Amino acid sequence: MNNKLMTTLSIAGTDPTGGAGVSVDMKVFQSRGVYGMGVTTSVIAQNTLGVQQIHHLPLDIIEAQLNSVFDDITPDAIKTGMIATKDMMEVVLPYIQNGDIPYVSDPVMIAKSGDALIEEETVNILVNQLLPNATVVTPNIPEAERITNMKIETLDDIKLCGKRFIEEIGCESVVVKGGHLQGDATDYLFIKGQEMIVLNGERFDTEHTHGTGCTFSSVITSELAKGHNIEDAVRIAKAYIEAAIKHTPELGHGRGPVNHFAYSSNDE
Ligand SMILES: Nc1ncnc2c1ncn2[C@@H]1O[C@H](COP(=O)(O)OP(=O)(O)OP(=O)(O)O)[C@@H](O)[C@H]1O
Ligand SMILES: Cc1ncc(COP(=O)(O)O)c(N)n1
Repeated sequence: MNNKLMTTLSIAGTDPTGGAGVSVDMKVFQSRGVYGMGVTTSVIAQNTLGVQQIHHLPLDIIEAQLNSVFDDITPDAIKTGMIATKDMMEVVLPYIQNGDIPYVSDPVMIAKSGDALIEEETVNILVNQLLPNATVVTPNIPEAERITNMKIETLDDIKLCGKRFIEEIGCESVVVKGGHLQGDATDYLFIKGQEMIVLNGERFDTEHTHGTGCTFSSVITSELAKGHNIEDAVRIAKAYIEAAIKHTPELGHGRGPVNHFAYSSNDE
């Protein structure tokens, strides 16, 4: 790849303990050798034990942050995480509608602690407005079920769900993450016009998976910014998250974060 420093932007909520949201995205961007930028949507008092308080930032300061970035340093790839309200999604929409910039959507809905992170009414605008612009969408099983309005229990369900993301919603690709299923941690990648790609992964018997979704989607964003194609970007993300979960730093008194030093292959 080339030597130019590529830039990435995360639009997401915060976690003062650094396990999820904008701060973890910055750690991932740094570890993947891209220049990370972050726009905060909501400030959240949370830790490995759960969510204590949520404060949604006013729309004008979210928009002002977006303008600060886009007026100055155009990102080479963008990701969105927690965007809690319909109005916030409307503010973000024009910035991800630039078809030339790869856009990764991590459709964050409920934290692993069980706390709701977005309002119910956002799902329609997420599905009808944001997701059709997505280069990659990274739902876990409950998110995929909610977005495609179906129950996912079998491999056939996963295939139908993938088809809905691509053909009905209009995403370029989707990774249905199997972290919430039983057995191996297998993810399923669907790219428009291609057969399903199965990404096998070992499941580690650990509770320390806070921020796995944020981490996974940020690696994909970094690799797309560097010019990798979707399949390669997702494969690198899978290897990264596997190492990060395998070597969790065992921090906190609850569901701890993963290890962003663990994946050492920097040569892609
Ligand atoms: N215990 C585990 N062992 C190995 N891999 C795992 C485990 N749990 C999740 N993964 C992997 O981590 C990645 C993220 O999946 P997961 O289903 O945890 O996302 P998520 O629920 O959206 O995360 P978050 O709630 O942090 O946003 C996927 O590649 C998944 O297969
Ligand atoms: C700001 C923010 N974004 C995403 C998550 C989901 O991560 P998890 O489900 O691992 O708690 C979170 N807790 N906080």
